[in-house]
Amino acid sequence: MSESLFDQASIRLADAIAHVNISEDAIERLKSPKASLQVSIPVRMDDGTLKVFQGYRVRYNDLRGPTKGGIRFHPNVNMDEVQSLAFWMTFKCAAVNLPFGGAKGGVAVDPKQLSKFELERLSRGYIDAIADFMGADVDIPAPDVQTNQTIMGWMVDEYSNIQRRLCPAAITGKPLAMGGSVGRETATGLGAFFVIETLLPLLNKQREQTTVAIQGFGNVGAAIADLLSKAGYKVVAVSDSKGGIYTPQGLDVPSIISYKNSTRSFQAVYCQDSVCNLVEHTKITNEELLKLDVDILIPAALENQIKELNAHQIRAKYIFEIANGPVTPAADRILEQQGIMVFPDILVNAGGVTVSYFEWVQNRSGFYWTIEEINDRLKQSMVAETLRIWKIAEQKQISMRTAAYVHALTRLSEAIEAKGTRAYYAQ
Ligand SMILES: NC(=O)C1=CN([C@@H]2O[C@H](COP(=O)(O)OP(=O)(O)OC[C@H]3O[C@@H](n4cnc5c(N)ncnc54)[C@H](OP(=O)(O)O)[C@@H]3O)[C@@H](O)[C@H]2O)C=CC1
Ligand SMILES: O=C(O)CCC(=O)C(=O)O
Repeated sequence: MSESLFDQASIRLADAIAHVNISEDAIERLKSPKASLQVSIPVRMDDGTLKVFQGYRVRYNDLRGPTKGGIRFHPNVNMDEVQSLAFWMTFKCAAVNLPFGGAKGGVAVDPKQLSKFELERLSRGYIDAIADFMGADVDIPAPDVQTNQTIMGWMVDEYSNIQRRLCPAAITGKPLAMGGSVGRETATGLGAFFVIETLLPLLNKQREQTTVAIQGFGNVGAAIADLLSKAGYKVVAVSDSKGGIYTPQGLDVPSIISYKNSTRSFQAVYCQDSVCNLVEHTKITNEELLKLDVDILIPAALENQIKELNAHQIRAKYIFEIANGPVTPAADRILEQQGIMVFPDILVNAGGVTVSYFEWVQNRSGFYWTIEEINDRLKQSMVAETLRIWKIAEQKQISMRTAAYVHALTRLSEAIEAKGTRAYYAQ
């Protein structure tokens, strides 16, 4: 039988346990989710027919605070994926010391096939179905793959309607006009940028001599491409779900972003006239992008992109995981043997949930921060936690991934021990 995504996620926990002094009780508590919900969401389509979509929400662990994590709209969403993503959120929030546990949600749907009204009805229907499972002190959703500010706006409005009061802190990643935070849309990319910038000198690299390939050109892929190219890194390849482009001289990232935004077509990163005229480039597939000889490879799309099958073909020196779970445990071992360092998702992409935390704090206090305050606090946190994890990796002579899990596990274990087991047993 093939390994599930959750089996793979659990291997990371097992790897870290060997390096932490943690009780058997705590380990047992972390092996399974607190609660999982599967819902059917009936949606009236524009043509009058009724379609029922499957939705999911998993609250993995709330020992450090209310559970937190995004909502994904994608045809491949299923319980195994959502549970794994909720597991990763638990460790991510602990790794960067947020007072949150981990959760994730999703709907099995291709949102590109829905009209705007259908999408709104589905988004509201999802919240209606999970309303008893969430709340500002219970579980706080946010955007993830193929969801965005607009969708979070519909969702928080629906939740507030159900509760008969305004509940801005129940969902983050909202539009500014509904209590959203400045800086949330770019926070995941900016957080990853701070991680890369912190590590670059430790890796003896300089920006101008550092080539980068990025898989995925959505919210976070486009943001990190923009930040890195503006800072002087050479972004040589980008891609979306249909393929990508490559040029060894470096791509003109702002032009690609503006073309893509204006056409709303992912063809934008292909050889369309306005892009081709700016720089000569080669069309490549996503598989080819992963195998490019670059300094930094950034998977910023979906999980399971680098696996046993293609790991030995990776030529990048460093992999910074912005996507959740893009490298499998089997691939990790091959990459390590090849001397390729992997900087893990639970650290690299934690900027998004960090600014979501800032949004939640602002909603609860009713006092709103400036972009400078948001970005300064984000930087402080990302730099400090990156250096702590680097130190653990050096001291224990372990990979950055295992070090990040050790760091998170230590904090989770403290919370578990502080609370006691509260186990229901007869003696
Ligand atoms: N949004 C956030 O704040 C956070 C996101 N993440 C993670 O980052 C990753 C990307 O999320 P986000 O940018 O928000 O999602 P988006 O939906 O905004 O973008 C996803 C991008 O990935 C592309 N893509 C989809 N499938 C493939 C594929 N098979 N090969 C290559 N590219 C593909 C999409 O292409 P196309 O445009 O053609 O659809 C799109 O460009 C996910 O793993 C997510 O969990 C992590 C932390 C926070
Ligand atoms: O902003 C959030 O709360 C969650 C972001 C998220 O889903 C993630 O980090 O994977």
